[in-house]
Amino acid sequence: MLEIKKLSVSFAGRPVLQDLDLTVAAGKVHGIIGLNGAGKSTFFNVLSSVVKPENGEIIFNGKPLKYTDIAYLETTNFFYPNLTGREYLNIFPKTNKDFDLIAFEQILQLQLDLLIETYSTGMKKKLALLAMLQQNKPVFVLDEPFNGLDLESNRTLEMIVELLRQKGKTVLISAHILEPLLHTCNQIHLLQNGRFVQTFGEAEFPFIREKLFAQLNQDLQSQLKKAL
Ligand SMILES: Nc1ncnc2c1ncn2[C@@H]1O[C@H](COP(=O)(O)OP(=O)(O)OP(=O)(O)O)[C@@H](O)[C@H]1O
Repeated sequence: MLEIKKLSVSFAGRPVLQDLDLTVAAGKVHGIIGLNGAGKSTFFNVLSSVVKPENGEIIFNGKPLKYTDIAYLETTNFFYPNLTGREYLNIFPKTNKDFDLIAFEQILQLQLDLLIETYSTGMKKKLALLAMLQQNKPVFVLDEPFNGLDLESNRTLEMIVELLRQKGKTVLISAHILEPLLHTCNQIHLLQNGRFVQTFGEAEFPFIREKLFAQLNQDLQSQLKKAL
């Protein structure tokens, strides 16, 4: 069980997360959705100890969550200049004994001996993903992992997430498009006004679009009609 209790974060006095609570099952895949600026990355940054919250606690399987429990794929990764993909991977511990880099080089079509500065956005994303997968962690946090990936890599990532779940990992993923979340998640949680306001289980996935957009569609259509 991953329990997040009364989590609050502000930037320059402006609250972003406010007394946020979320309890989710370990060993499952959880989608996090919310509008731009809702606080998804901030929430992930707190889980990964990149941002310190003003208040709150995070308990994983009965103990405070440690940053070493988490493998974190950030929205935008930092890469040192003049490194090849392989040199970048060597920075990270290889604690996942099952991880087969040669197989992944082929699967993801990644040329690890080229300088990272020659990589496309999607190639950089794949490289950061490999750095994460080579580590044996109980919790995987993926912030917009599908951004920048081609259709085939999107499908590959969906399959990777499913395999992580089968290995008993707890996975949290954010995305701006629902489709990949519907394929990978056991639950989807909606972040709004600094809190989680709604959770959708798999049985509700076929209706999630209608539920999320019912009000928005009406408001937006009338606004757009006036504006265009
Ligand atoms: N380091 C920071 N300093 C100041 N404000 C910040 C900082 N990080 C985030 N914010 C603000 O916190 C709010 C939430 O940002 P966050 O990036 O967490 O949202 P998000 O839901 O991930 O957005 P998006 O969907 O656009 O990626 C935004 O208003 C953002 O401007």
